[in-house]
Amino acid sequence: MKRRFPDDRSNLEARFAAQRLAFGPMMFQATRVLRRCGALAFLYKRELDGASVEELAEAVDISLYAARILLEAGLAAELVQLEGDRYVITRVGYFVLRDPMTEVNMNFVHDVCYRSMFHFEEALAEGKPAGLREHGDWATVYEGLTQLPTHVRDSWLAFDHYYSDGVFEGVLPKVFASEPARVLDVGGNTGKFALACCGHDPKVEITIVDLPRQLELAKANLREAGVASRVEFVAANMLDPEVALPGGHDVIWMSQFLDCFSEAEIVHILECAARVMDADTRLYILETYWDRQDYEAARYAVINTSLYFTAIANGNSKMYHSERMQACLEQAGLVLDADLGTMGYHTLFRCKKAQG
Ligand SMILES: C[S@@+](CC[C@H](N)C(=O)[O-])C[C@H]1O[C@@H](n2cnc3c(N)ncnc32)[C@H](O)[C@@H]1O
Repeated sequence: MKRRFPDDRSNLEARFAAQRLAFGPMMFQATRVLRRCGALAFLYKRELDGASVEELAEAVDISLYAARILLEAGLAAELVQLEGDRYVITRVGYFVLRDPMTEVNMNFVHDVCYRSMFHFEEALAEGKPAGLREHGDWATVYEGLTQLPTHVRDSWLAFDHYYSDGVFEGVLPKVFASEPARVLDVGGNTGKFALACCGHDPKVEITIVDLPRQLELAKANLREAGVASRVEFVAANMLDPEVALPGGHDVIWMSQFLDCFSEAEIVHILECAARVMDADTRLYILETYWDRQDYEAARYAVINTSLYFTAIANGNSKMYHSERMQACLEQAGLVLDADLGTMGYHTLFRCKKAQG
């Protein structure tokens, strides 16, 4: 009997798709170098006229051999097309050259993930970020963030911020609709959200909770912005079984934070939040759920981010399906008060304490 599959590709198409995966890391490096050496930028300038191998080699100052290797790899990767003897940049090539999401993702994959992914299988088997040893001797990437070489940290931060930067502006009116006097930002990172809150509301006071080293970075940034007097800094490891969050806040904010943890750890952190919440406190959770993406490219990026969590970040966390987060909320004695919808890559949940 003929074997049946849910997709409707032909065998030829499926075999080609499989080869793209088999050679994926090689194509990645060739693509990166094509961008980095200026070849894509040069071809973009030439528009439909394109360039011969010789012209490109001269323009970006590489050998003829290197130009041939790169351009032929570009053909295979569909970054360029061959028109007669001239190579012309394609729309995909243009996106590799100019699309900010692609740039952020490529730099992150190269600087943070590439070598570490060699240890992916071990990480899955052990539930530990086995690939992190390529960067340093830490239990999780968060402990090492401030010690990463500058270019690696820059790529990490650019990746982290790319997916959250634009969204703060859109969520602030929703979070501030109830006019909170005090906001607790758990996992406040470099203090970006705290800074946005201070700009949005001239009176609001913020408390940032994060790991001690990370907090130093936030402190420096907020001092520089002149708002440090409105911000309290609390160093805490949220994985410590005895940890307690500071009380007295109207709003608790967790943005791209819970995806740093396993489901059991998420429940523990949410229970900590529940302990300092009363009936009026609202917990806002901003996350990139893989089931809540509008575009295939976004879903692809979000799912790939999970692999980074496995191999490098901490070995046990991921980008979740939104229903898994709701299950964690319920286990922690919280309920979804309002699903405030999806903005870009992010979904905003407003949560409250369960009654009774
Ligand atoms: C992915 S960043 C999110 C930053 C920020 N909230 C945003 O939306 O861009 C995760 C933050 O959680 C912090 N973090 C990770 N593990 C932690 C832990 N065990 N206790 C406290 N903070 C932790 C990290 O230091 C980092 O600042």
